[in-house]
Amino acid sequence: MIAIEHLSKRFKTAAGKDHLALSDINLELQSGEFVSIIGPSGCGKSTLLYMIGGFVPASDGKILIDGRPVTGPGPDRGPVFQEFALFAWKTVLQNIAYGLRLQGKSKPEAEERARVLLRMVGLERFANFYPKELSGGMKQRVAIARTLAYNPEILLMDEPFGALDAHTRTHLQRDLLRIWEEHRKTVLFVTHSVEEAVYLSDRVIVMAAGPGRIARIIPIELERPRQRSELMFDRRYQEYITEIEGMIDAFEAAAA
Ligand SMILES: Nc1ncnc2c1ncn2[C@@H]1O[C@H](COP(=O)(O)OP(=O)(O)OP(=O)(O)O)[C@@H](O)[C@H]1O
Repeated sequence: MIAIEHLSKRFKTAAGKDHLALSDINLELQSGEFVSIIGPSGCGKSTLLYMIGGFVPASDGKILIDGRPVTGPGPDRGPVFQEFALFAWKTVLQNIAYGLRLQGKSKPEAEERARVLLRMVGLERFANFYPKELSGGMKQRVAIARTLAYNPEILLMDEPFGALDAHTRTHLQRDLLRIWEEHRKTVLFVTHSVEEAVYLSDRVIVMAAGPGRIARIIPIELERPRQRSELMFDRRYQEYITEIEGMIDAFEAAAA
């Protein structure tokens, strides 16, 4: 569904020099796959996600979605980025309905769909709340619901749970898996947490820096549905974590 071929990205630094942020990225994602990207800071994880989103142009190579080159953002790709910029002056329901109204849905239609999404993320009681009345985890749920509302095929998630406390994070991971299992979106998920990547993913992409590149792709062959509490006692789960942590440490040491 997503094919990335010989993709690279150069930025100009403040000093006017060329900085190769991503070098020769090649990757294929199947429809409905859950893939995480992990790697040291600065290896280009966010840049890769923004490029797939169509927000950042490629320097070389191409990204194809169902065979069509990405030339800009589109409704087939739903971004869920860290800074969950909700409209402060709109209620939760209005925040979710907003994009649907822009797409030409009538107000009752948009609100009905927004209510379905609110139920999906467990926030139906908060429809009339304003963002400032919500916790960080609740805001992130609204951000996810807002993106799901227009039904993109692909979810691009850049450390969506990075700012949350451990307890809320565990809840959101579980909810995201439940939603993914029901709707089978293709998910590309950037994280700094190896445990999170292994728990959620079909494959984990380990990137290295200097220049940013794909170092390893690791299929996670743990049965689904997965229960975090059971995985804790699963030897293979622990082995995946140890293996990936070891790789990241080695890449960081090599880059230092
Ligand atoms: N707009 C930009 N202009 C110049 N350089 C940039 C720009 N965006 C990213 N970079 C550089 O590209 C490299 C990759 O950045 P990116 O944010 O994609 O890394 P990352 O792996 O997501 O990092 P982190 O884990 O810290 O979020 C970094 O060296 C960064 O400084």
